[in-house]
Formats: sequence, C-alpha cells, structure tokens
Amino acid sequence: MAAPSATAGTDLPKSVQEMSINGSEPPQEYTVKDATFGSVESSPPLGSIPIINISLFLPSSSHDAEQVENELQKLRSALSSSGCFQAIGHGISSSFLDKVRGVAKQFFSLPVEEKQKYSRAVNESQGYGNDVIVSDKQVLDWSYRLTLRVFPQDQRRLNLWPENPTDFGDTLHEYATRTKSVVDLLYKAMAKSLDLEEDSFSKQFGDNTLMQARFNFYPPCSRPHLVLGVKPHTDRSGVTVLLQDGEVEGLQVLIEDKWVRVPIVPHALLVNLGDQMQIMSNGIFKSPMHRVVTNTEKMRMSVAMFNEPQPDREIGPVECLIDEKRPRLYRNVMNYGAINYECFQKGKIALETVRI
Ligand SMILES: O=C(O)CCC(=O)C(=O)O
Ligand SMILES: [Fe+2]
Repeated sequence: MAAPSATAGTDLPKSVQEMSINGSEPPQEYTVKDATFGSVESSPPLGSIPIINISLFLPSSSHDAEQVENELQKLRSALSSSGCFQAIGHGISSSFLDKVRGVAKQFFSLPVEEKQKYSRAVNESQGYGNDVIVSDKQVLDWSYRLTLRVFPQDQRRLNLWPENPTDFGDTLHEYATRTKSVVDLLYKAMAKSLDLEEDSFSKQFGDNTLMQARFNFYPPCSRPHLVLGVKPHTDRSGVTVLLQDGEVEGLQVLIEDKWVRVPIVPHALLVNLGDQMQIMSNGIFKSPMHRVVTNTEKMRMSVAMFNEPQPDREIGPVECLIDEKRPRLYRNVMNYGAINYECFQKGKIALETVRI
C-alpha cells in the first residue's frame, strides 16, 4: 500500500519526534524555501529585551509614585518598539515555574502510544501532535505540541488533558489562573501607560476571555539552517505569556527588521504583545514577528499561554487613541481568531486584512 501523502488537515506520516530520534534528513515539507523574513540564522546578536518589574503595577500605597511612573514608561516604550518584554515581579515562584516545565517534560517523555491517546483530531485545534497542516504550500514546523483551552473553564476538553503525570491537570489549572491574573494586571497597566482609563482594554476583552495553553517541544534537528522550530509569525492573541526553556535558547524576535535572540532569564515570563492588542492600541503597541530556530544537540521546550477576547465581542481601536495625527488604523473586528486562521490558510497576514 502506498504511504499516505501530506494533505491539508492531516499529519505527515512520520512524526517529528520519530524523525529526530532516527536522525533522518528532514523532508522537504520542513525546509524553509523563501527568505521573506530573512534567512535562518541560529545565532544573531542577543536582543536587549527590557526587563520590567510588574509588581509595581499592583495597587499598593507603599509604591513610590516616581518608580511606578518610570516602569509604566518602560512598558509603553517596550511595547511600542520590540513588542515584548521580560516580566519579573510576577509573584509566581521559580519552583512552581520549574514544576510547570517539569510536568510538560514528563508528558512529552511518555511513549508515543501513550501520548497519542490525546491526539488532535483532524480540523481540531486542541490536542497533541505535529504542526497542523492547512495548506500544501505551508512549510512545517520542527516541533510537536499539546494545545489545550483552559478558560473559560466550561470549554475544557478534559479528555485531552494528560492523566500522566497525575498532577498535570492541577498544575496547568494553577498556572493558567496565575497567568490570567498577570495579564489582567498588564491590560490595566498598558492602558495607564497610554494615559487611558485603566479598563479601556480589559472591557473590550469581556469577562469570559479565552486562555489557550500550548506546550511546545522542539527536538534536535540535523539541519538547523534549513528547518525552523516555528516559522515567523505574530501571535493572534491579546497578550501571550511565554515560559521559556530554562537552559536552551531558540526564540528570536524581529526588531527593526533584524532578528535578535531572546535571552533566557530563568525566573522571568516573556510577555509578547499579540495582534488584537495592536488593533486595540490603534497600532501604538506592536505585535512582534518571532520564530524559533532548531539546533542539532538539545531538545527545547516552552509553554505559551495565549489570552484572547471573547470571540463574540467586537474589538477595535480605543477611541481616545484616534485623532488627526493618528487616524484609525484598523476596523472593528469580531472573532479575530477565525480571521487569523483563514488568512493563515491563504498565506495572508491577518493584521493587514483588517487595516483600513
Ligand atoms: O517556543 C517559543 O519560544 C515560542 C513559541 C511561539 O511563538 C508560539 O507558540 O506561538
Ligand atoms: Fe508565537
């Protein structure tokens, strides 16, 4: 019987994990063919990604007003230039962050058959598997991942939540609850940094925001100059909170048209602005293009938490950020997630399609 071919909506016959273990030459579906966003370079310069102490944004009378103002300015400047920053002072202990990394690694080190119990079904976004194939032209990512919706809680697909390790579910629940508080705090601080009412962004998100967790695994690859762990993209979220691998680098961000490496700050959470906050801020804040490179030696992992507005909410640029000098850049949109997915299938950039 002929081997099944790679068609839209299905996985390639061989998993990235198998290919990595066998040291096989990556098939051409995985090799980067054009250099639209620059060639694959594993070691560009280290980026100077700002480090921001977000505990200063918590309501407290003991903060020094000048320090708070400074940190708000740093936030505004980071988000309007690189579009990302390293958050410290988030209140989540290093040991708990290690636990999150730990349960993820334990799950990924289970035998393939065990993990396949949680496989993502065709045309579904949640579950375990290789990169989702949506078009024949797509260059595939050298990764495997587990994607789970955590909030709203009644939308959890618990049959896809690993039972092994046994504390996976509780750990994910707690981590998502903590990161949700972090993003709620950030939406307020972002508004304040632009001299807006503090609920200007959060009220657009609604009370039932989506929180999606994605556990990314990047096994070693024999051709790091040709194959990416994740191709260049911007996140469709409002904000993404990324827990990087504690030891292995790989993430790169495009700043002023140049790729830079994102350093590992083990206790920090990398906050990436997503497309939907770029829309709401009328383009003042930037949703950065980023990618992940592979390496020949070491496995890398990361845990991305994507926070998005309720899909039935219309979002758009905050009125106070529109004036003669800065006319409205984006139309109001609903369910940007669906727009983004459709664009991805057609090879279009979603943000461009909602631009006026
Ligand atoms: O693994 C990383 O560092 C980044 C992953 C990422 O960009 C994503 O999951 O959207
Ligand atoms: Fe991303």
